[in-house]
Amino acid sequence: MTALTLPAPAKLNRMLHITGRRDDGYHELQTLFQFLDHGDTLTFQVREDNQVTLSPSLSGVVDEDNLIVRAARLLQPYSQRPLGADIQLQKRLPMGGGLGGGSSDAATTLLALDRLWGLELGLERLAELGLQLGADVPVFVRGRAAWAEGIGERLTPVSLDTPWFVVIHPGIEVSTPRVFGAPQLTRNTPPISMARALQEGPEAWRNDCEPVVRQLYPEVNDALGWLSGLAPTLLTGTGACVFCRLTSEDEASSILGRVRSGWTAFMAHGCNTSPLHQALGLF
Ligand SMILES: C[C@](O)(CO)[C@H](O)COP(=O)(O)OP(=O)(O)OC[C@H]1O[C@@H](n2ccc(N)nc2=O)[C@H](O)[C@@H]1O
Ligand SMILES: Nc1ncnc2c1ncn2[C@@H]1O[C@H](COP(=O)(O)OP(=O)(O)OP(=O)(O)O)[C@@H](O)[C@H]1O
Repeated sequence: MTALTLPAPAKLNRMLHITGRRDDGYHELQTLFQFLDHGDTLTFQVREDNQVTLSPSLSGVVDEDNLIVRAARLLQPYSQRPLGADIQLQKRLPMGGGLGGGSSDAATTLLALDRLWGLELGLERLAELGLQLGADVPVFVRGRAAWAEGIGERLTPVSLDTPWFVVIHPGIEVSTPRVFGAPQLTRNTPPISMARALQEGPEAWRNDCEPVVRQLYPEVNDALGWLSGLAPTLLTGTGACVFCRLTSEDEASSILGRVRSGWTAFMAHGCNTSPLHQALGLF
């Protein structure tokens, strides 16, 4: 096998609590991750030299800083021979959207090149390596909806309700470091057990980043206000995307049809197994 085309799905944070701050400035979280059947698509062709090319490049991101190229570079030392890849990216997920697009692209690259280069490092090792690229990379490598603790890398697989979602991107990019750096951010939510979070269920779930993001980004505040008038709505990650949960596909399409011009939106189904792992036949 010398070529592969694979999905890089979005994630949602179905709830997110911030329970502390570590000495290195990273925040301790408790969050529930779930995948969506919507995301980017990547195509990989093996090269017999050590070049890694990406097309098209992302505007505002130098290729060598792109998480896709960084993921490929991270794996190269594990191959006995010089190997590279030509990688095509079909970007659908908004950047700085809280949907984990960059992290998901990185995870797809790790799994694809592990297979194409015959490395057989295994999901555990790949998740460990991926953590160097971002806090959200391990869950995309593991491929199971999960309860996450630590900075998001301590994962316990869970099975969540799988409703339809409408996701709105209010047209701006939220800076994750700006949100985590805000003095007024809640950082002291008492930790709860996974069992309690699951028992409380979607009606009780909230995102501790939401009040700060509403203050700093009025566009996100507007999108939350509009969508929550129609269905139960939350922020994902540090935003900018907001999502609502619906019981039927018809309800989702009806809301999608009413989304304000200037915002982009899509509907998708929640998945407890990543579409990437389904495509690779891993579970
Ligand atoms: C908030 C979440 O979206 C939840 O899924 C993620 O944990 C964010 O993950 P990410 O975008 O992959 O974030 P990273 O690239 O690792 O970190 C970006 C910046 O956000 C802050 N950051 C991130 C994650 C975390 N647990 N604590 C933090 O304080 C740090 O300032 C870090 O420099
Ligand atoms: N392949 C990539 N796709 C998207 N962004 C990338 C990529 N590589 C590097 N980046 C950089 O990462 C930043 C965050 O992008 P990303 O789409 O992952 O944000 P996000 O959805 O908010 O992630 P999270 O939910 O993990 O906070 C971008 O602004 C961009 O500078």
